[in-house]
Amino acid sequence: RNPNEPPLVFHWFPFIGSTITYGMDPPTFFTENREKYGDVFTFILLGKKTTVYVGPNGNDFILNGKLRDVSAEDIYTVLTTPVFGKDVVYDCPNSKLMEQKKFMKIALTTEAFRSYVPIISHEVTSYFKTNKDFKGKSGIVNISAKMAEITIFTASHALQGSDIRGKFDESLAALYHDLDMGFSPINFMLHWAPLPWNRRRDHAQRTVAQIYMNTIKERRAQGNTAGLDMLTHLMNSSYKDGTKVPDHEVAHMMIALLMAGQHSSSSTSSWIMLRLAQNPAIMEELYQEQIRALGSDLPPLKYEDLAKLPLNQAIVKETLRLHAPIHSIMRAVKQPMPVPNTKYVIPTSHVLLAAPGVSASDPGYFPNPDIWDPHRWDPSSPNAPTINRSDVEDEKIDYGYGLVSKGSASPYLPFGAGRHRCIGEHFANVQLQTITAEVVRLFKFRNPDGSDKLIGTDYASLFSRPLEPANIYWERRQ
Ligand code: HEM
Ligand SMILES: N#Cc1ccc(COc2ccc(/C=C/c3ccc(C(F)(F)[C@](O)(Cn4cnnn4)c4ccc(F)cc4F)nc3)cc2)cc1
Repeated sequence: RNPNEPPLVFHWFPFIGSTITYGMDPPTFFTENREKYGDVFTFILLGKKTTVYVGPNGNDFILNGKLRDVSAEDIYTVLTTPVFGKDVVYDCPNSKLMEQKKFMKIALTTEAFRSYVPIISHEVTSYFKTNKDFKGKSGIVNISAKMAEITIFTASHALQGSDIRGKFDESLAALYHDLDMGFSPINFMLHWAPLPWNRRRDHAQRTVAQIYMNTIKERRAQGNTAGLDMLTHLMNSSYKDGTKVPDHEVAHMMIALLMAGQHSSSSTSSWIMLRLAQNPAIMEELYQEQIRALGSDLPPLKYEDLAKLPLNQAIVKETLRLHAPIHSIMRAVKQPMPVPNTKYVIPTSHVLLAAPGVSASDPGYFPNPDIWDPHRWDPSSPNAPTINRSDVEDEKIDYGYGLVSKGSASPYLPFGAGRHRCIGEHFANVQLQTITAEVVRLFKFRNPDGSDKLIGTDYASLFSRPLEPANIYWERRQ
């Protein structure tokens, strides 16, 4: 064994290596191998040497890696470019991605969120009034399928604009599904394969991009009177070298944002609903919290109300702690990388894998880590996270789209850290908190068998999500 490389996880077959044990349950795979080999170890993922480095030091090493050392686009582009389209996100130099993130972030303002809350509320309440699976006083429903619809309606209407939302009722929904089929980890490896779903993906990408470009032309013809949505902002943005963002890049960024928001939010909102069904008492507390904070007549939700509902906010935070949709963050190694305080030098033949979720379940930081306890985020809670690693204050750096935390002080990074950190965190929180608050007003949930069981996780897709069908019993509040 090469003493300058991390220990290699034992495996029986070349190429397959540890792919199956990792792919079936990544968090267990990380925790078990961390006990055997420590924070840094290498495993074979479909023939590729993949070096995992967990814990805050690992998150720092990988997520704050220098541009000359690590590359996200080298790994992700085969997966994302056929789905999003060319010249955006991972199909361009990182400096261009940083500008694109600046454009996206500028549109995600508090003022925009103020207008989004009533839009999201209305989409949720009208969904539950009209959807065929919510007729009558009570019933059982596969909540994942429902949350996927609610998130696409809320995100497309708020983030993308009401004209795009309107298109989701007819053409876009089916096209979105074909686009989505291309968004699978199999395509990490088989992106080149003329698989049937890859042809449908390519047709859908071209068609959806065209729908966005037609919408851009319509809006220009109307003299750009549209609201505060992302499309308007991107259409009127220019790169720092003075060139206007071409229409096809605007369309492709919109697809990227749609895919990002949809998968992460539909997975997280499904987990929220399943956790509320598992913990009906918490759902009652949320209802009482709203009555106490907003009055028993429960007036229409406003953006400012969200800050008055700390338990409602903690629901999203605690759900993301145990159910982060992105369990593995990957980077290509561009030049040999010495691992500080070890004799390891990671060669360019390896792929780096950061798993921030490992420290989010570490009893050293979160007492009783496997218990879903939103109250642990109350300042006085006995289960409060011992995060205040005051030895490392929360350093921030600006990569061209505003100050972001290096995250080296935090064991809780569901939105990543450093150069590639998420720019959708605040939108996601507004969307998820508003959906949760509205659902709490309408229903009481519990497990169909009244137990406190929780369904397992499906790690086979790109974003971890509940196994299906994930049924819950719902009952309308009178
Ligand atoms: C619960 C919701 C979400 C979670 C947990 C989440 C998580 C993440 C994570 C972990 C990353 C870092 C990826 C990496 O380092 O390779 C990321 C990046 C990103 N996310 Fe999100 N995200 C969420 C919602 C959103 C939404 C709603 C949007 C858009 C409106 C969005 C857009 C992006 C973008 C543009 C990046 C930057 C990628 C890069 O710089 O390479 N995300 N997100
Ligand atoms: N046998 C077997 C077998 C083997 C292995 C496995 C499982 O192995 C793995 C390994 C790695 C991964 C990585 C997830 C991953 C990475 C990048 C992206 C992304 F780029 F797409 C995203 O970050 C997504 N995003 C950001 N914010 N919200 N969404 C994004 C960025 C910007 C953007 F504009 C739009 C975006 F949407 N998405 C997901 C998932 C599964 C299963 C089975």
